[in-house]
Parts: sequence; C-alpha cells; structure tokens
Amino acid sequence: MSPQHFEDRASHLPAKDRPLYFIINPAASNGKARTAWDELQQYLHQQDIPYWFAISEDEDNLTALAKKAAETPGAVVAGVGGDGTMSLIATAIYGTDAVLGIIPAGTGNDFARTFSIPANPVQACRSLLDGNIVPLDLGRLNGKLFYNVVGAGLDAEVVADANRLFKKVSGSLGYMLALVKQLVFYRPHRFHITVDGKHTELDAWLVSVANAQYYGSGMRVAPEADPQDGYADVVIVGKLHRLQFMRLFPLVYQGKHVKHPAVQVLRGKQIAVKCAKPLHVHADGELIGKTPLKVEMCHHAISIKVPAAENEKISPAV
Ligand SMILES: Nc1ncnc2c1ncn2[C@@H]1O[C@H](COP(=O)(O)OP(=O)(O)OP(=O)(O)O)[C@@H](O)[C@H]1O
Repeated sequence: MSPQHFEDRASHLPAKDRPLYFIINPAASNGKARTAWDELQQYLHQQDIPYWFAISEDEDNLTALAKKAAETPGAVVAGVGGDGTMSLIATAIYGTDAVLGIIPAGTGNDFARTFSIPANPVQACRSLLDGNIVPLDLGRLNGKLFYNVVGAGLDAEVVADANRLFKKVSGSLGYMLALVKQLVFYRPHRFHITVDGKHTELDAWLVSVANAQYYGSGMRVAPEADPQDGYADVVIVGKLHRLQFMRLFPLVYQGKHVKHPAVQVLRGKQIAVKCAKPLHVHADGELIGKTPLKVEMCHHAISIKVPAAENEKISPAV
C-alpha cells in the first residue's frame, strides 16, 4: 500500500487495528530528521506497512496535524523529531485515545532514553510496531502540559543564554558556551519549594521537576523518576562551592549526583517553586517564562507505545 498524505485521507482506513501516523519535524536536529524519515520510509515500503504521514510547517501546524491524526479512533501518532516534537504531540493528543509513538530524530532525544527507545529510526520503528501500549503521566506547569522535565536555576539560565547570547552558534556548541558562562558567573539563589504541602527553603543551584529521567542531551537528572507512577521527582541541588558543583556536574550523566549530600530528591504530585529574584523556567527544553512555577501531575494522562522487551514489567494501558 502506498503512503498517503494527511490531507488526502480517504474515508477508508489502513487495514491495521491501530492506524499509524507519522509527523515529521523537518527542522529537528538541524534538518537531520529528514534523513531519518527517508530511511524510515524506505523500510516501511520494503515491509509493506501501511501508514499516513505529514511534514510539519511550524509548531502550530505540528499540533494541528497531531490533533487531526488523533481524530481517528486508536491512532498511533508517531513523531519523527526531538523532544520538542514529541512534547507537542503528547500535549496535542491529551484527552483522546490516540497513542504517542517516538522515532528519535532530534538533537537530544532525552525522553526516549527513559524508555530505552532505540536511537536508530528503523530500529525505533520496529520497536514501535512490536511495542506495548502503556499509560504515561504528563505534568501541568502553570496550566500548560509538559511530558519530560521542567525547572529553574542554572540549567534554565543556560537555555536563556544559549537563546540570547549564543543564538548564532549552531546546536550544542551554543549550549556549551552558555554552560561555561553560567558555571563561572551563576550564584545559588534562595528557593521556596513546596511539595504536596511540605515546605522547604534553601539556597540552591537548580531545582528540576522531572516526569522522566533525562534532559539536556543525556543528563540523567532524576535517575529514579518513573513517568507512570503519578509523581514528579523534584531534584534540588543545594548550596555548594563553585568547585564542588563543577566536580558534581559530570556525575549527572550517570545519575550519580543524587548520592551527594547537597542533593535532595523529593517526590510529589503538586509542586510550587518560588525564588526571591524571578528566574527563567524551562519546560521540555524550551523557556516558558519565569518563576514562580506550579506543577500538577496528571496520572496516566495519555498512552505511549514503548519497546516490548525493555518494559515487560510495565503495566499495560487499560
Ligand atoms: N516545520 C517545523 N515543524 C515543527 N517544528 C519546527 C518546524 N520548524 C522549526 N521548528 C522548531 O523545531 C524545534 C526543534 O524541534 P525538536 O525539539 O523536535 O528537535 P531538536 O531540538 O533537534 O531535538 P531535542 O529537543 O531532542 O534536542 C522546535 O522547537 C520548533 O520550534
């Protein structure tokens, strides 16, 4: 069967129980998502797998395409892109019975790491086709849904600097320069944090509210976070001398930073974070405003298709 564009959708549906829709963000990973899609299309043709697809024009169009695909009962709506792409699809299908699918083709692809979704597009597609449908929590940050990690502190200031000062430097290098700048100049701030009614006040480098485990291209900020348990892990990196912080920093890639006595991990469903000086807030890799931030977790908000072998222990969606 030949693939069809969304706009050409005929009244009949592909003969599969769950129709498969791909939405490709051509800008993801500086345009490399298109190459991933070419490879994937070849595979789909070889296997004679029926599917629908659309290439998004911008963020609003991507959201509209995901909503349109989700109108088909039981649709699997798979993004071909990075975390920004998947976050838009996850929030667009909220309230429908559509299932999120992930073909990692972005720069960081951090959310995919929590579920061990393969980085190769064809392997990711195979595990999408053979995968299990499981429930997924979302969070609501100041009223807007997110699916991965939000927070404030040094990490959000790095994103702000990368967007503002190093915009012309491409991709990861801009973030590296911004990180170096913040490692030299950032000072811990006084945070007021409330987790399910329990109040904490302390000086901290950053506060992350995590549904899943990874952000920032492979940093395992919340190694115990489970995006199916209804809770967010609140990771607080408390006051440390600059050199101590720099020594701690590399440990985040293995998630070992949480063992440091200056790092606390709280868990809750309703989280509020205030700071005397308003700081930038990031959500799923984008800046969305400034503190205060308020998060409310939405348990089993949507469904996601994940590789079967890695997630046998995870309960299927009902
Ligand atoms: N045609 C388009 N459709 C959708 N989004 C687009 C488009 N053109 C530009 N964008 C922008 O692409 C950005 C990047 O997308 P995405 O986050 O999926 O990729 P990435 O940044 O390479 O990966 P990651 O977030 O995993 O590091 C989005 O923030 C969005 O604003």
